[in-house]
Amino acid sequence: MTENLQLGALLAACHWIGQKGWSPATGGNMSVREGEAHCLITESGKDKGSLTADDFLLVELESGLAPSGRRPSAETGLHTMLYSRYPETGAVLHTHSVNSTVLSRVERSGALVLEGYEMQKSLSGQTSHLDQVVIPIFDNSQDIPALAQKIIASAEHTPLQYGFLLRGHGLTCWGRDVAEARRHLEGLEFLFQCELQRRLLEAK
Ligand SMILES: CSC[C@@H](O)[C@@H](O)C(=O)COP(=O)(O)O
Ligand SMILES: [Zn+2]
Repeated sequence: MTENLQLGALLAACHWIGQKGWSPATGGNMSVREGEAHCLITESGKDKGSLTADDFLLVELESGLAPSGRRPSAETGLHTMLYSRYPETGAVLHTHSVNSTVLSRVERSGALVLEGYEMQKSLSGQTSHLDQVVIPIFDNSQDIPALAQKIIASAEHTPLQYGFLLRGHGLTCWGRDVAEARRHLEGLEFLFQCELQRRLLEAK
């Protein structure tokens, strides 16, 4: 296998995520596409803020298994679903920030609607604060294949863009490459913090 040129950028992103406090304990998982049929994903149970290249496992998109026999992330099925269904997806970042964990519980509906923020333009294709950015929220589940099916079904009527939230759990976001996924993560986290603070201040 030739070296994946995105792996260095992904490692740097993981260290940055760790410093931000968005993957406490062993929370979070990160991956990068490896051709049409594979991805490189974090091994389960690692501290994502101090990973090395050896902590990434090659996984088949179809089976979700690592030929090495090592155990990939418990949430591998969500990453493989995104790579398989959306060929333009090049990198996926899943984090457990306090803001994404809390906001996904405070918002009881099936989606967080962001509008009125200039920083919406940090998300590819967004050109105005007047537009709405819809981030779907799914109830958390330990049954990852069932959760992946629910997300696929929901995407039929609400197209997936940038990311989705798992209630009380965290954010999964992506991009065409690591740089774009990282920008989406930083932009969404900023917007989540604004939205949480706005709701707190405006609560009667
Ligand atoms: C701190 S445990 C959290 C896990 O259950 C899971 O949600 C997670 O993000 C990390 O799991 P992992 O198997 O290391 O990828
Ligand atoms: Zn998680």
